[in-house]
Amino acid sequence: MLVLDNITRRFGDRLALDDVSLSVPDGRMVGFVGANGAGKTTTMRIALGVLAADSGTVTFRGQVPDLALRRRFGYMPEERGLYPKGRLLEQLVFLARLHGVDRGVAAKRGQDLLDRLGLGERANDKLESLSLGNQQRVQVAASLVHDPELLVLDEPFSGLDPLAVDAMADLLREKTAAGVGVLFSSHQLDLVDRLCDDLVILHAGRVVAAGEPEKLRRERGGSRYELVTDADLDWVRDVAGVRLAERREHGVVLELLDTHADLDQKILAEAVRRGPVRSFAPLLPTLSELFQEVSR
Ligand SMILES: Nc1ncnc2c1ncn2[C@@H]1O[C@H](COP(=O)(O)OP(=O)(O)OP(=O)(O)O)[C@@H](O)[C@H]1O
Repeated sequence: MLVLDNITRRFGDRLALDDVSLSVPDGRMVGFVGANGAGKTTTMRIALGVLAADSGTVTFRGQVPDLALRRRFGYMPEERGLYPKGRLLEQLVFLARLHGVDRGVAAKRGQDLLDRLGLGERANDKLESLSLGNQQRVQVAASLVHDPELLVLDEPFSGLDPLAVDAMADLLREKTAAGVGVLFSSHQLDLVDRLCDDLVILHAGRVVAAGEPEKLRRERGGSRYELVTDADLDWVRDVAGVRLAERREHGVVLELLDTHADLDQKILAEAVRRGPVRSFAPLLPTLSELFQEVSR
């Protein structure tokens, strides 16, 4: 597990990270979201030891990472790292060799990764001759070629088409299944929602929500219910402690201002008394709604 504890970092007067704590357990995919400038890249750089924190600690499996340990991490930096004029496979082999991988193994792994990402036939082409999305695939391959035990990926999905997203997601899922922890940042909230096991939301340098997305939704969304019925619903306006948030074609969205005392059960009973109820369930916020709520 990678653990960041109480990390603080300033750039001049600007407090970029304010007491950030988060963890990336082995085998878990952790989505890292936050508005532009929230501090995601800074956090990732500190996690990788590319940038120093002003205070706080980083540990991986209980150890403060030294150079040898960091070589077992895979990092896809925001500024990307490959040479535009370098050939795909050569660069992958070079990077794997830097991490101490034997040449034969490096060549095989590099070719396998390119094959997986649909670029096997372009192994000897220069990076700059590829489309931006394909270059992005190679950048991800570069972070994987030394078979790392932890992956930190700064926006690995940006600019990828849906098929490439799926190929990349499958690859990362294989890694987590093999016990690798993955921390990835993204602005594509639907994608994060689909892929991550855990979520960390950063806002202005602070962690404002963290945990399993479903759990975070439940914690924050307990007071809205959707009631679907063909029966008349005018009566809901008169129920104390309830606000009519929205009328829908076959029902209403209600906000329970008073969440104790079985108010939901009382509403359900009354609705059933007036006609058949097709559904009555808490309405959980989408990740996008959750994000907006905690990022104010
Ligand atoms: N080297 C630096 N010098 C000065 N300020 C910096 C530096 N790096 C980051 N910052 C500032 O720290 C804050 C956090 O930036 P960071 O790049 O970590 O955000 P981010 O969440 O990755 O944003 P984005 O989604 O736009 O990539 C910003 O206000 C940024 O301007």
